[in-house]
Amino acid sequence: MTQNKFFGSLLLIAGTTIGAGMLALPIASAGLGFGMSSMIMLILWALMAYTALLMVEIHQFAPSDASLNQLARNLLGAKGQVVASIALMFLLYALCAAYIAGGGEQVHQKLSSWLGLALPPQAGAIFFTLLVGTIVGLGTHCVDLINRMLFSLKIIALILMLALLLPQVEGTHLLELPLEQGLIVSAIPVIFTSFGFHGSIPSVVRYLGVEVKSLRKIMLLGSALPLLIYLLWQLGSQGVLSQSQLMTNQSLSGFINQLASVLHSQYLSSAISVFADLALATSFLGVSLGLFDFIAANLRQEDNATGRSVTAAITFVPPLGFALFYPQGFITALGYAAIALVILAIFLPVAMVWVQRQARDKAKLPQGYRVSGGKLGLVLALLCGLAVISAQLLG
Ligand SMILES: N[C@@H](Cc1ccccc1)C(=O)O
Repeated sequence: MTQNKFFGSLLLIAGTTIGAGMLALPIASAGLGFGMSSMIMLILWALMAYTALLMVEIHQFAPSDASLNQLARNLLGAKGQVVASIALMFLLYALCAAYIAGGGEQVHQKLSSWLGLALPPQAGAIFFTLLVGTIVGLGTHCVDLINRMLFSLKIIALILMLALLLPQVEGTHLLELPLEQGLIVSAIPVIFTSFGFHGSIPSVVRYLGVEVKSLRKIMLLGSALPLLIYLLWQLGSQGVLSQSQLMTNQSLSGFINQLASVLHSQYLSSAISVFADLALATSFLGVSLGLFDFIAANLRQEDNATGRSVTAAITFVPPLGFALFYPQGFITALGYAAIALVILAIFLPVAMVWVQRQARDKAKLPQGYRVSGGKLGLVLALLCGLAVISAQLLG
């Protein structure tokens, strides 16, 4: 394996993780204070890194091109495969709904100010969906090309934004304590979703081959890099705005405008806005392409103009419908995505590892790589997953 492939896989994991969910972090954790929100982020990162390692443990005994569906079928049977498919579809739909709502807000604001017209908020969502829908409809090659370009720009905007934001941090804001305990519960699902990337693990295994040692390193480093960037982003945004200022916003554009208004730099405000647009665009392109391919494969649509149009309609109309009814549904949809993500990234890996370990022990086959923590670790992960789902349903 070359250094290059290792680095590419690392970027693939970190790049999937760092998406539009990052924008939601300061809004969702408003009122918690920097200390408390950092603690929750650390715990949820550890949970996600642990289950990513479980996936490596599962992949080590499968062909390198195994998909999540195939693994679930082999270890859990047809029922496991159905659960995996439904959870994946729900996750992708919920994420698309969030990205259209968030992107719609941003596009609406820009269109209104450029044209000098008072457009309805729904216009932004429709415009954003048509744009991305056309690119995805044209094919993977087109998405790949545009995504690569936007992704590089996103990294530049991210570095610029953090470099300009961090010197403006005021220590006093960072020491604020949680305003209300109840806020912790509602923050958990959105923070959890922002650490999600598990759909990309099979692609990395296919790319690298079953190289357990490198895969372990990639899972740990690839998820730790987003943790570091999220901590810096929270440090910047929570160190510039007070908890009560943050609490007044539940919408993405409201938060970005407020951040811009207290900062004394036009460059910084532009960097934040450009980063937000790019994060929304790259996340939406990646996730909607995944959903498009999933639907095309499952409905056996033909790969011609009619087939692709039908697939595009099934992909984009439901999440657009959500965004039209809830133009400010960015945070809400990310919270619901957490439910499906718990199933995909916690319940399924735990169940598959459980079955695989028992079967190998019974047949006296070599253990291979086993994630430390034993049964206790698996049970703890399961309980954390239940806690995230309960937080979303009760919060
Ligand atoms: N972490 C991604 C969301 C995501 C979850 C699960 C899988 C893929 C992507 C974001 O912040 O936008």
